[in-house]
Amino acid sequence: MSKPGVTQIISTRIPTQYGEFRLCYYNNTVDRKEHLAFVTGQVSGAEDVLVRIHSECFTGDVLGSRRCDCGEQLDRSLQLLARQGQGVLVYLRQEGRGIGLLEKLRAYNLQDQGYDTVDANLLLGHGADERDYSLAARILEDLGVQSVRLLTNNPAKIDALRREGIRVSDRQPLEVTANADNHAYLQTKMQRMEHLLQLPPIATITPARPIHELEPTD
Ligand SMILES: Nc1nc2c(ncn2[C@@H]2O[C@H](COP(=O)(O)OP(=O)(O)OP(=O)(O)O)[C@@H](O)[C@H]2O)c(=O)[nH]1
Ligand SMILES: [Zn+2]
Repeated sequence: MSKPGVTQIISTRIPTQYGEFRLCYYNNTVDRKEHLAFVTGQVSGAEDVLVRIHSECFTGDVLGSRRCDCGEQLDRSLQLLARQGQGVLVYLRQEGRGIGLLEKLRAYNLQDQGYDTVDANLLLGHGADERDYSLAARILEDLGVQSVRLLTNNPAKIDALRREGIRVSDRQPLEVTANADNHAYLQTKMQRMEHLLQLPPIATITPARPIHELEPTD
């Protein structure tokens, strides 16, 4: 079987609160999804480029859901890349660890019945994690990145990229804030998915107060 291929269709300037990025839109030979690279600084030919491979999470990235750490990780990554003045965020459309939004929402309902994030996926007939990083690797190659410092807490992601021929020179942790809504989710990632996280005990976390209970500011 031939290697999956990607073609950059367009690159456009996107100023953000952290600095200026270029959004690169890719077509590929595997699926019809809009995989993207968000690039700052000069990365072509560069070694040890700070890279975040982010998997789409509509609920976390767009709605700011506190069930997971995705929104915070996305924000923090952009901040770190901009501060570095050089880096790439590859945005892969692998919603719900590859099972899609509809199935992820079903998995959330199972989690509300007491199943953890892994068992919920299995109960729905999916793998615990169905993601594939071959297109991310091809995008990094297309951008001319020579080696990467990967922003992740997930060692499986490093292994997957290395199997795709990407030189990962280092891992940079992406610290997240534990809250009452994501604590069990983060704990499962540590215990069942080998994520490298440090979690405070649940007893030390104060539950968030609903916004309507907060004091008015004026
Ligand atoms: N199936 C499923 N997917 C989820 C759930 N919560 C978040 N996701 C998806 O998980 C993906 C993010 O992956 P994570 O496992 O949180 O983290 P990671 O990308 O492997 O690791 P990091 O690089 O450390 O962030 C996104 O595609 C989310 O949509 C869940 O409960 N069930
Ligand atoms: Zn998420």
